[in-house]
Amino acid sequence: MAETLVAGVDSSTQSTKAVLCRAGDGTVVAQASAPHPDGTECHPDHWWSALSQVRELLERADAVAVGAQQHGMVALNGAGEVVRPALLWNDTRSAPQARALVAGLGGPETWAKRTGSVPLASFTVTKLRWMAEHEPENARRTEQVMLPHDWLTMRLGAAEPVTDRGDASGTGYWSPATGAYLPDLLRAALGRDARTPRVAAPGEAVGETAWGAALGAGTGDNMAAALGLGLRPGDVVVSIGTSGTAFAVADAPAADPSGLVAGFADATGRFLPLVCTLNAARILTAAAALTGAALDELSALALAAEPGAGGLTLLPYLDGERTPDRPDATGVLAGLTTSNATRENLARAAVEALLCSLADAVDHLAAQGVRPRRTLLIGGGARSAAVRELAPAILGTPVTVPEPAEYVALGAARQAAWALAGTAEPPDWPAAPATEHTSDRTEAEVRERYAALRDSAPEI
Ligand SMILES: Nc1ncnc2c1ncn2[C@@H]1O[C@H](COP(=O)(O)OP(=O)(O)OP(=O)(O)O)[C@@H](O)[C@H]1O
Ligand SMILES: O=C(CO)[C@@H](O)[C@H](O)CO
Repeated sequence: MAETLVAGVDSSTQSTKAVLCRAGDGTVVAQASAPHPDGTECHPDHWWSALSQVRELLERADAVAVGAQQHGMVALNGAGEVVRPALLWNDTRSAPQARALVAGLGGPETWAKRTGSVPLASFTVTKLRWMAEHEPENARRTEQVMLPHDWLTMRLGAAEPVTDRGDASGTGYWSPATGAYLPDLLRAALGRDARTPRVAAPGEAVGETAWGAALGAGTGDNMAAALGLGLRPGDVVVSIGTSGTAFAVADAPAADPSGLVAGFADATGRFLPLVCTLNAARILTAAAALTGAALDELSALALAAEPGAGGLTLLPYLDGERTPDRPDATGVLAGLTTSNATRENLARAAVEALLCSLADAVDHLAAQGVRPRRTLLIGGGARSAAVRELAPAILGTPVTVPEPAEYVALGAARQAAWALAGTAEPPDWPAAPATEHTSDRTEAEVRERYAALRDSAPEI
């Protein structure tokens, strides 16, 4: 009898990645990827065409599930057609609408209590409000709103429009605490009612693909990564992708009125308090472009410099920033002199800045009661040797680096295996091999200098 195989998709910001795994233990037997266009808005057809490029792999699977970038606004008309390109999580144009929605509908405490989060420009609800104000004709034509993974799951063959708790928790019009939509918030944003996908139960099978595979419900990429890593309470994940995220699983919902921690749900019936930065792996890409180095060379340059980068400090808010909430910010390089102006110091300052911004994120989680017993480092940026080596000293904890893998796609594959098994809990897949990184020093001075620059440049 042929072995049972399951596939998981990560439709992320920069590309679609797919893995094909053995259903029994998650061993990866094949993987594929296809790029997405750059930008902060994207027509969903591009995601479908990237997914079609990995379809051969998917068609070998007995079950499939899709993890995807959170928050993207997919607006559909009455005929189910896309009304305009999706506004993505990293599009900051709706920052004024976020402020207006929070102020106009009860303030941060009320939003945190009702939705688990205080919405910033990333959240779907603020994008609906932007469309209502700037493109009233598109808002008028919108009859249904969904998220990237919902749309792809529907196109793959879901029996009806469906989402899951994890992704629903990033909309700003769903309550992780009660599990119910908040249609008054959607209406206040869009200016009219619109249909939303049914929220599937964790592990539910929601339909069948054209080739007869079972479809899992899918989820947001961070929730999928948590499932792919088999996160336990006490684990804090720091993910360095296009976004930087720090998150942990929790048994109770979070509601942080400061807005720094988003009180998301996870894909298993629990919760996923999360801090997200807009700038992460691309800080390194930008530094690589500035120094004329390839990414591996950038890492070597950074490791060749002294800690503290000779006094150079980078505030890495290159594309605006979400945590802290500075949508119009740009990057700042401080402390430059003729004697420290070297490629090595610039590379080091970039790696230190990336890690300082993520150390801030972990501190925000801790302020909400998340006590890390260990820190797991994943995402494309964790492939940098300099990041892995400097992380323990700047994060101030030992760091576990699971072997490089597509953990979002793996989590989606595990969700597919769960839907196929029909069990109460996801199948047990062994944890990935990992390396442990420690440091005998902490970079308190680097963090202090970074914090001083961060706090002295609030408007830049
Ligand atoms: N060796 C490396 N050193 C530094 N950065 C790297 C390396 N390899 C890949 N990256 C970076 O990792 C990023 C992609 O990471 P990843 O696949 O985790 O992101 P993503 O899934 O697109 O983002 P997100 O999950 O935030 O949507 C790219 O910006 C890429 O430049
Ligand atoms: O906006 C967030 C989390 O709130 C990003 O991590 C996206 O999911 C893109 O990966």
